[in-house]
Amino acid sequence: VFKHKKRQKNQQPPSPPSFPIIGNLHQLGELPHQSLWKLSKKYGPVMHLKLGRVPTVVVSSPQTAKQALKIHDLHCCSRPSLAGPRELSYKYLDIVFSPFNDYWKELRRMCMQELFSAKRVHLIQPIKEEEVKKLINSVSESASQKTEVNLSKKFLDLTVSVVCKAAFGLSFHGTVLNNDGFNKLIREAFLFLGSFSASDFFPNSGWIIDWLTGLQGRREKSVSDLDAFYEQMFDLHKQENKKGVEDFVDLLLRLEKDEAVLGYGKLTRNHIKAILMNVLLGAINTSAITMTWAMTELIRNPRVMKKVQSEIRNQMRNKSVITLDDIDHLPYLNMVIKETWRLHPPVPLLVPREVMSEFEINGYKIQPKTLLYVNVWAMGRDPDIWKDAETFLPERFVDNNIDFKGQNFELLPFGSGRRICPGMYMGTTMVEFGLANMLYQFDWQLQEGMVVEDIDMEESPGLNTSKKKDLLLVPVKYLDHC
Ligand code: HEM
Repeated sequence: VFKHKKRQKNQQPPSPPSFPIIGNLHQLGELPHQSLWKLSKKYGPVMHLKLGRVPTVVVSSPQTAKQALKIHDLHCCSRPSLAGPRELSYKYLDIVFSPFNDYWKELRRMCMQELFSAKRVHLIQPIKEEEVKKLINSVSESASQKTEVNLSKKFLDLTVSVVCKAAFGLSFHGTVLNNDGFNKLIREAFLFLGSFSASDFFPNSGWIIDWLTGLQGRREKSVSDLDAFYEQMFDLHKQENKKGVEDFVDLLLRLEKDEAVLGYGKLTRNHIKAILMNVLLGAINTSAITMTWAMTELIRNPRVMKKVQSEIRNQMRNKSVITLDDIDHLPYLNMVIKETWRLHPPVPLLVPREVMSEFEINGYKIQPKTLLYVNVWAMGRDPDIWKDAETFLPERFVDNNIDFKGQNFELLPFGSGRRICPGMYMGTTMVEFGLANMLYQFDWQLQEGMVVEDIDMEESPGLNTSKKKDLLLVPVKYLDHC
């Protein structure tokens, strides 16, 4: 028995059968988190795969996620070198894709202090209020005409406007780029962050495939378009005699003048561009996706919709403006958001990590240079963890302290450990504020002739799990009939 145990300890985790050269790449499918979930049911919560030439481990249970992200965090908190991120981050000058090193520690510390702090979230609250007011006005128009609203698009426009005003001090209506041009720029960049590039999995020869398929050319264009955009933003900041709240570009340009800001080096324009990329790509989609899935689940569950609206309306007592303070008194809304993140975590496999030194999970040895994915999407749907796992039931959070802040490993929408999302507070307040206003101001109905069963729940492929088909709902103004 001892001999058997010892042999097991030295084993690598179980693996699905693979092909020569491509390994298990063919098993990822269009939605890798879903394919990997199915494989984990057969091969267990620690699986070993070969993605091309790259050894990969996928963990899919709270207990194995805790071992990776908490107990052995220091062994596996680096990032792999991937082609799309490398170019978009000016060779890893950003926070998301930088390997674990002193530079990353300094940059993250500086950004936590200056960019992602609670103080900054409060400073940008007036921007959120102004943009939400515009959203309410535009939805009110549709309500008076009894026409449907594309909520997927409205939520995206809202987060784009808030993030752009906070980051650049302007929205794009009538300026360098219109909203559509800007959205296209972001969409392309996202595609390259999420796309599987041959050079990532076949380090010696993959670049030829990327070049032949045109991926390399498109990636270069996306990088140079974004670069030109940042340059335009810097020029605008030089020209304008701006008043009001300091935006992120003002702040970073101010820090650029401070020799000692990074401890051992000066912040350059490329550093600033890489940080802006993180803000744009980290903040916009994640919050919009959450609000869209929350409204989708609420329209499918009228009891929950009614209950959360009553909570908000009782708290507001006909006051017109929801404040951040009101949000703190909406526990059921908070549960609705947790339940949305359980079923629809916006980053389903977290951002991939790279193992730096050998460690063990469940007695299996994980080797340096292994790519590590944590399937938080699978954990949210595991019937061994959640009763009636497929049912949207915010009440499951009433009698427990499960939160999403990285300490409860069954619910990890923001990850955990050293790499946990630093924009958690900013993202959460955006989602709470946007949803609370839409639920306070309007009742919501399906389009004429539609029933709940007609609502499409498919996800679209990519780094984020957005809803594939846009959510179209008909608003009815609430305050008109009270
Ligand atoms: C609903 C909103 C959001 C969600 C669900 C989300 C989710 C995540 C996840 C899952 C990670 C990877 C964690 C890991 O590797 O373990 C991450 C990292 C990151 N996020 Fe967010 N995020 C959100 C909002 C934001 C916002 C608003 C910002 C910035 C303004 C932001 C900036 C970042 C950055 C810089 C990282 C990289 C951290 C590092 O590698 O050290 N995120 N986020």
